[in-house]
Amino acid sequence: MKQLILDPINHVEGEIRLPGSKSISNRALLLAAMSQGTTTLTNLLDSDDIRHMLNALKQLGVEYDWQPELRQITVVGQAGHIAQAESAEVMELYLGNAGTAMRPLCAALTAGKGHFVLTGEPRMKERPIGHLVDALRPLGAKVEYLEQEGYPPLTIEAGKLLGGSIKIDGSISSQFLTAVLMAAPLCQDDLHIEMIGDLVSKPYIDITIALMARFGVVVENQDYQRFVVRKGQAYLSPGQFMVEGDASSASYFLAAGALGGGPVTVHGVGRASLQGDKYFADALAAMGAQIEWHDDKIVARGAPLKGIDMDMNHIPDAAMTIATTALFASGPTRIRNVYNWRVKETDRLAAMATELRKVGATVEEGEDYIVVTPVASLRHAAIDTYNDHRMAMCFALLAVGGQSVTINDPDCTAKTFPDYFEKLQDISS
Ligand SMILES: O=C(O)C1=C[C@@H](OP(=O)(O)O)[C@@H](O)[C@H](O)C1
Ligand SMILES: C=C(OP(=O)(O)O)C(=O)O
Repeated sequence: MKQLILDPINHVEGEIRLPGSKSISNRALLLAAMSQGTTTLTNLLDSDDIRHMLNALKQLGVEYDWQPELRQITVVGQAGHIAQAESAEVMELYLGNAGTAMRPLCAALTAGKGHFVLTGEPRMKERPIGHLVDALRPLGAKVEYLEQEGYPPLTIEAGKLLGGSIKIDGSISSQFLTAVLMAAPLCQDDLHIEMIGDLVSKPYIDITIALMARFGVVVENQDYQRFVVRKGQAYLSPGQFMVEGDASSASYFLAAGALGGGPVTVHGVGRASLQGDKYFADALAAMGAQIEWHDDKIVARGAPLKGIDMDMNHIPDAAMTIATTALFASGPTRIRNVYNWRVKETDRLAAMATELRKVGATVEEGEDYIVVTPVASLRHAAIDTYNDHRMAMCFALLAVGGQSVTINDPDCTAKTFPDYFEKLQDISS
């Protein structure tokens, strides 16, 4: 196994041009594929999760011209269904561990023609999808489980997608609602969606609705309890669309600015960003960091940090960055309401607790929360990353805080940020 040893970093300062947002890249690709007209996306993320979506679209017959060196793609829209298989053969789509490919494609492929199998990495087979399938079946969707009930791999036989009223459980992942919303224009009738349970990760629904609007489809949002998509709407290409920088990726550099002196400026995410993870900067400010907001950039500077107690359900990905930043704050930090950390790339509550303890922190792991109490002297450890890009990225912050650290399997950052460690090194001295 590859290991990366990070020596203590004295000072961090500089400018970071963020790679494109994963959430926006994969949504925009799928919407462009279902649109009427040709769409050029700029600043598209080039990472494993996006490659899985791109490969799936290619297999489905969607034409595009992808120029990775320019981060630009032109997608020829199919004006409706992306399930247009001519042959009776089953088409298998391998989606790695990309939730933003698996969930939206599962919904979109239920309408149209063809027979599909959706599968992925072993961990993908442990990530629940039952709430989405339960919501789709009353619409006439033919989806079956191939192995474990409620989990991928799945078979889908595309056909007609009715409309009407459905319920969807949003208490584990917002991606299920995102998937149904994006497929809604493929329904024959109005679609009324009622939420069961407390919808988690709400800002991701805002991204979905904003992106659908850019492609010409209006979603009525009644206080995140009910959503309506009226029939007769179809996706229309906006022509050009620029993917903003990834706000979750920004979190590591903002934290680095706070821990390593700064100033660190992240370009591509700011006040005007569509992504809820921009609010990570508020959490960091609550810890004492100096944060400066601009429309499309954020600047972080160091200051003595203190522990916080915060519900982080709205920023589940960036919240991991708070957990390691907390090692350098005075007093404990409590990250609350993050149960679904357990069903992401790994069980992130368990993984975080185990690895933080290795470096000497006192950690309380609850069912849906974690409390990190820093210690006066940390120690070197080899951090297991569990094939979770965010474990690798947030534990690198130990070096910024002045504690050397070894990151096991650093290449797992390829899921969303293949050159993360180079970028961190660029601003370190
Ligand atoms: O819709 C999205 O783009 C995402 C939603 C979130 O998942 P949950 O809704 O499962 O929390 C987030 O963790 C994931 O990285 C991306
Ligand atoms: C949870 C994540 O990914 P996914 O889109 O696969 O759910 C993540 O990137 O932290």
